[in-house]
Amino acid sequence: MGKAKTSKRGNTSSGPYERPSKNNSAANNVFKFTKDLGQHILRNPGIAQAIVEKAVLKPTDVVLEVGPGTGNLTVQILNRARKVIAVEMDPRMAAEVTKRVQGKPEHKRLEVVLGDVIKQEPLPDFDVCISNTPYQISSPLVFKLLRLPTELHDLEIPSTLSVNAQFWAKISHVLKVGRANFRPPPQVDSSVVRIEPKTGSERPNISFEEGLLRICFNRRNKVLRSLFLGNKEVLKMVETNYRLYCATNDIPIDDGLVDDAGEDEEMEVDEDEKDAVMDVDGDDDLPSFFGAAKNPDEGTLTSKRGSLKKTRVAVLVKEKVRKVLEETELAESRSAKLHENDFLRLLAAFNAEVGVMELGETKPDDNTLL
Ligand SMILES: C[S@@+](CC[C@H](N)C(=O)[O-])C[C@H]1O[C@@H](n2cnc3c(N)ncnc32)[C@H](O)[C@@H]1O
Repeated sequence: MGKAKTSKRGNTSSGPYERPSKNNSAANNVFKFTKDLGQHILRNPGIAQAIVEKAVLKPTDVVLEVGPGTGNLTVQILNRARKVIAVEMDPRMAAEVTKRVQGKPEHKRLEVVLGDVIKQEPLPDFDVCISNTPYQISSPLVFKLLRLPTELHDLEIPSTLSVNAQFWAKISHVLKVGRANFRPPPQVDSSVVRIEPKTGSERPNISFEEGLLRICFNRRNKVLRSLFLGNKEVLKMVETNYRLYCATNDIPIDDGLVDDAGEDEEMEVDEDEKDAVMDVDGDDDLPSFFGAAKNPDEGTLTSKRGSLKKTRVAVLVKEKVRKVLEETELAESRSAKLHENDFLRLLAAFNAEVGVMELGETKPDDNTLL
């Protein structure tokens, strides 16, 4: 990947690392941005230009732009592509981007679709997708796009996502964009990445909606033993899946309560596992693992006066999880260091032991996955 040019001190031309201009666009100052919609406007025209240049568009390309906002990327794309279809959820932004090209020849080549891109079924036909994607929809958007047979998607997304997406796509880092280039500035810097869907035999024949990776990357620097065995929520969800698996496959289940004598959770949990238990408390960002519905009434791990009571199924499930981690020899590995083949092995082992894959189906409009 070629290195982007840096602008020299005092040079007023718009290079990619030019300091953001305060009066870059009147449109950027007209209304209050909505945090819930991830409205962080790219205010540096040099960066907008660099992103679009890196997409190496053909003059014949139809570009899908997700969340055009006030149109800072849109106008650059229109300079290089045949047509832009921009899907925008905020009517104020849709009006703003439309206004930006009004009375200009590009007007005819811009189609603004008002609505939630995740709910657009089907998506309009396009060659390339370019998006300064709000964090809230980056996962569902990427996986929605990866279901399509399109050749190339260019997306700006948080870089952690690329770890999940790399199962189904080749991901390359294009550009780092510091938070100061956005208005209002987000809490973290961003990365522009190119996502090219894998095709044919390169593409693994597994569902990408199951939540295994999300468990692993909930705490990417923790060992898997801690993430799976030290996290009651995870165990509970694996158990829910296992129960569903048994029910749908006519496997009898022994639900008797047992004292966990000889299996004192706190004694058994090591430092990593304890950390994970503490991490989980009050964490409302828990993934919907394996696509299973969370049902608090279904909990089988109960704590009374410090002593734990479990059902036999809960104990069995914990043993199964332990077996998976031991057999794959991944118990002491950290997600951040694993290769994608390791995740596939882990997935296969879980599938064989607790039947998660059959139960990994999810609703198409579920935004919370991965
Ligand atoms: C980070 S801003 C990017 C704006 C512009 N592209 C830029 O780079 O300056 C994200 C935009 O996506 C829009 N948006 C948020 N959620 C959306 C959704 N589900 N579907 C379509 N647009 C959405 C927001 O209203 C906002 O305009």
